[in-house]
Amino acid sequence: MTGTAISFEGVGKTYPKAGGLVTALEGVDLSVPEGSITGIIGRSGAGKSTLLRMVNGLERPTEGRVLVAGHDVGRARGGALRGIRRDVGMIFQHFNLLASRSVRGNVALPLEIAGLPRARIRARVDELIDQVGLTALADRYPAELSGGQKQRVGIARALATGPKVLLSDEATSALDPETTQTVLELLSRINRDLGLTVLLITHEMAVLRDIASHMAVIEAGRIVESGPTYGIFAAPAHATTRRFLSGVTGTALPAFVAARLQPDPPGDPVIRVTFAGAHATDPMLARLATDLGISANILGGTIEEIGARPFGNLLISVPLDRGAETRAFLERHGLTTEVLGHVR
Ligand SMILES: Nc1ncnc2c1ncn2[C@@H]1O[C@H](COP(=O)(O)OP(=O)(O)OP(=O)(O)O)[C@@H](O)[C@H]1O
Repeated sequence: MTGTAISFEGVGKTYPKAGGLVTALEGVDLSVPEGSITGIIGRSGAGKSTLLRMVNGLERPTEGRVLVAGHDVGRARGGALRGIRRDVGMIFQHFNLLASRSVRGNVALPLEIAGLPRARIRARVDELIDQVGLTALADRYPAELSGGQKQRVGIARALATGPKVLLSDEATSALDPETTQTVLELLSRINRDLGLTVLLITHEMAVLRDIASHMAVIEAGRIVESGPTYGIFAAPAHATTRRFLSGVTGTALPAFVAARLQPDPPGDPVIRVTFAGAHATDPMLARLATDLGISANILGGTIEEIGARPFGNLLISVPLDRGAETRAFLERHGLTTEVLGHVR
């Protein structure tokens, strides 16, 4: 990664509403590194679509500016705006394919609009369809395709003009988990092979875990946390990020523990231990037992991979009088700990 593909600088957006204004975005500063897969996560209405649509000029900021490869999108008009749009492809949750056109016809559309000669369109379309693995289905119509196949057509169409940036608006939200994986793998491959920057919006942390090198969390129109995905998963700073994470990283307490959790002693402390970086695979619980003679109860946990690096979360409880010692020992060995409460 060498530079910045997209930057949002003090971006604000208000929409007129009966009797006033609704603020969709406020003070957004965010850099999307060139060649990254950057994901923006937020709840419904947080402002994700508004932010994404500013990158190809479908929305204009009411404050600040959005730069794509150094060009101010909000100020671009006519030919300059068309140029930016050729550099920015987009895929959609509901695919947005033309039902009356075959796979080939859908992929050809942006090239026809760009005025390419017929023979060149034909060759380019074949190449794109091959790239997304749909050669055998090139003459089918959208109604004859599965959701995953439709999204592949959407991806081929978005790549037609050779963009530098691909925007993804909840591209896997309408797909089942297995199909989601195959589409995410395709996006990763395109990012790698073509060096394309991908900016995606999602409400699922699992999507970020699986493919995003960088991420940002948006809430009520503001970015509350951003940075490399691994670092945020390992040490989320904002409560909203933690809430999103609890569903995917085994940080959610099992119901039987949550129901008994008290904020204060006398119960035993429930400790969340996060294993990341160099220490992710260290056998620390075994060492806790052998070195300090403390046996921890395991209440839950997961170990997974984020950006090909191991990452784990373990929920344990230890006797009340050994809590501080346990945390100090684990932290000394490079793990992060947090007391979630106490259980009897
Ligand atoms: N064209 C518009 N006119 C008026 N208000 C709008 C418009 N588009 C979005 N908004 C408002 O701006 C806020 C942010 O909406 P936005 O669609 O960007 O959020 P989102 O995070 O993408 O949500 P979702 O996941 O539901 O699509 C919301 O309060 C929404 O109602």
